[in-house]
Formats: sequence, structure tokens, C-alpha cells
Amino acid sequence: MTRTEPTLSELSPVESFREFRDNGLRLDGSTLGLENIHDYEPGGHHPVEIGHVLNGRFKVINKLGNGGSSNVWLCHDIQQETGQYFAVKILMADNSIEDCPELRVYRLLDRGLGKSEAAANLCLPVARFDIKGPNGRHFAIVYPVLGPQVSSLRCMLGKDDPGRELRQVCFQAVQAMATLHSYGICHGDFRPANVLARVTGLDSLTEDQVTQAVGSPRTTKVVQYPQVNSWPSTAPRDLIRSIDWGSIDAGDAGIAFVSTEACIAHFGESYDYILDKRLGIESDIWALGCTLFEIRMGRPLFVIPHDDPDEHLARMVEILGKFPEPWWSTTWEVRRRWFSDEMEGRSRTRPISLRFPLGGDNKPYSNLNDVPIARPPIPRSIQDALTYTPADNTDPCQISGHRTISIEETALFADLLKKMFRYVPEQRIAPEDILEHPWFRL
Ligand SMILES: Nc1ncnc2c1ncn2[C@@H]1O[C@H](COP(=O)(O)OP(=O)(O)OP(=O)(O)O)[C@@H](O)[C@H]1O
Repeated sequence: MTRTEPTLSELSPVESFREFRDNGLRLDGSTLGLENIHDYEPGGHHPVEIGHVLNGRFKVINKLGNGGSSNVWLCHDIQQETGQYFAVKILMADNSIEDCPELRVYRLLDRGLGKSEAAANLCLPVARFDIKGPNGRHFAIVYPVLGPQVSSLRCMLGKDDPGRELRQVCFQAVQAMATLHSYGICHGDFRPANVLARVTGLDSLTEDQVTQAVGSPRTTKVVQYPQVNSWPSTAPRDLIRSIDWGSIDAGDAGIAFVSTEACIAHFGESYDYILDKRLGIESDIWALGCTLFEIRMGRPLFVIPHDDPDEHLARMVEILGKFPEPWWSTTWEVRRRWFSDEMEGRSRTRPISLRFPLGGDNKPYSNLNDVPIARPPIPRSIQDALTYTPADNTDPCQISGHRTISIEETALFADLLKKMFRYVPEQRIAPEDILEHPWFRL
């Protein structure tokens, strides 16, 4: 039996978060990790197919990623003899406006940051052009090629514990932040997803060799429902899945191209702190602390099951201790959902419940006997957080047999993190002092 057209029940439902209309297109497969097919409409994405040459110069050979407002393509520069590879980020047409967040990165170049040696760890644009297509005019920005988040390197490096390499990656992340701050720029969105490992060594390879290293483009067919005679020029015939760096094994050829060089991306939230004094740069330090923890440990410090800000605060108090006044007694009133005012030891308040999530009615367990006992204790200090095994045992590094860090390193790393996680923003350690910390000299 030949299949011409899938039935509606075989087609994946497509969620639409934007205002674009249902354009009658569906995916013949899972939508997971792909851009929304409804975004291929005037104002939305530019339709790109593998092999397309952008601006007469950048030949698309694979896809690197997609975000809320763009797709990022792995391209071969066919105009230069050296044939370098670049990431070309194409913004949706509606987002391609002069004051869009993506272009804020150019303020870093205006400040002369591109010429600074320390900019080696910042992902800065190397060229820019416009594309006119069926869906409008799109900004296309050319960047160096980056790979996986550095927080996943711990598992990818394939060593028992690649501590030295990971501390070096952390050092580069701090250095990048120190550089930004020294130029009066606050990153504003520092998190593991924006610290990627640089990909090196592709430039001498043919397209076939690159494909061998990172895998062939993985396509999902786009189908029309109901089928009409002509294919709309606004949409591609296939959507492409991004290169999955995580699935490249430590022994595979592709892994050799993923360096342990950290590169900070995404300056869309960055701003000039000279105008508003120091406000915000201390938030960068807090975010940097969370990022260092995740790079070194391969898992987040604060795991918040319900994405609830108060649960987040509760988890912080459990690990870092009580907030200073008046935050504790007055500002954060709902703390009573989690903590009694009884003191436990010298400075710790007693948690009503050590268990997340709360009981069925969203209240703490009033009787400790109600708390399921099979869960290991939740960390009560940074040291605990560094040494404990996640309750659900889903830490991929633990599963693949990585060891926890040494007692000596735990003490030094905890000391550094405590200085970064001071509640009073002005008391947080500055990036240049972080770089001097003995944890980096282990
Ligand atoms: N230079 C690059 N090299 C390799 N991959 C990249 C590069 N820049 C971005 N990516 C990948 O593309 C994905 C989308 O990029 P990005 O988050 O910058 O898009 P965005 O549309 O600006 O996102 P959002 O609007 O949701 O914040 C990233 O998660 C990353 O995986």
C-alpha cells in the first residue's frame, strides 16, 4: 500500500504561541525541539533548506539551534578560499527591527571590546546581512560556531572526573564576565544555556567531513492538510532538527571539535551599568555562581520542581540560610509555608518540611510521619549540595560513573560560592577577586 497523505490522527498537534494563523501545515513526526511550523508565515521565519546559499556566500549544511525568534544554521563560507564554517542566525521578519535585543551585541563592538584579547570568550558577530524572502526582510547575523552548553561537558569529556578542564572552563566564564563589567556592560542573562563550548578545527574540513563529524541533517517532513495543489513559498518542505552534541560519544570523531573553551553568547538582555551605577552587576555574580556550580557538577544547584518563585526562595534558604532583615520577617511573608521561626543550631531556622514538593493540598506536612521516608535528605549547605546524590538518581554523570569531587575541592569551591551567594548584593565578591581564588589553582 502506498501512502500519499497521513491522516489527521497521525499528524502531530502543533502548538501556536504566536499570533500566526493556522497555515494548514503539519509535521509528519514529532514537533519536539523544532520551531513552530505556523511561524512560517509573513512576519515569521525565513524558509531555509539544506544546500541554500545565503547572501551568495553562506551555504547551509546543517542546523545549530532554534530560539523564540530565530533559527541558527551551520554554514560553509564558499566565497573564501579557506572555506570557513560559521553560525548564521536568521531572525524572524517581525523581530528584525533596529532596536531588537539581538543587535545590542553591537554595543560591545562599539566599545572596542572586539579588539580586546579578553573578548576571546565572548561570542561576537563577524558579519551581518539582510535577507529578503517570502516572509519579509530578515536580519542575518554571522557568528563563530559554538557547540553544547559547557555544563554538559562534564559528561561529554568521558574522563572519570575532568575537574581540571572544568575549573579552566569556569575560569574563562569568570574572565568573560570580568571583561564585560570592566567595559561597563552587565550581561543580565548569565546562565548555563548561554555559556557554550567553542567548536574548533572544522575550517580545514570538506562539507562531507563535517557531516561525518556532526551527523547528517535530521529532517521532519512538512505536510499540508488539506492538501492543495501548490506548495506555499512561505514554508520549507522539511524542518531540520538541531545538531545533537549530547548524542556524540566521547569516542566519536565529532567530539574532537568540541573544545573546552567557554564562549558567552546572548547579549540581548545586556545593558550599560554606568547609567544605573552598580545595580544589576551583583545579580550577574549570583547568576555566575549558579553557572559555575552547574558547569562543575553537571547539574543545577537549585532544583525547583514547580517553577514557583517562592519555592525557589525556600530552596535558597535551605541551602544558604535565613535572609537578612527585613526580608525574613516582613518582606517574605509566605516563608511560613516552609519554615517555622524556631531556631535550629546557631543561625538556621527550622524548616517545617524538608520535602519538596509540598503535601497534596500545597501545605507543608504537619506531621513528620506523613513525609515519605524513601527520599534522601535535601542539602542544607553548599557543601551538602556539592556532595549529595540527586534523589531521583537522574544525574547523567552519576549514572555514567563519575565520582563526586574531593574533600579538598569541596571545601575550596564551597568557600568561593559562599562569597558569590551573599544575600546583600554589595557584599558579593567581584569577578577580578574570583579569578584569584585558590579553587582555580587546584
Ligand atoms: N553561535 C552559535 N553557534 C552554535 N549554536 C548557536 C549559536 N548561537 C545560538 N546557537 C544555538 O541556537 C539556539 C537558539 O539561539 P538563541 O537562544 O540565541 O536564539 P533566540 O531566538 O535569540 O532565543 P530567544 O529569543 O528564545 O532568547 C541556542 O540555544 C543555541 O543552541
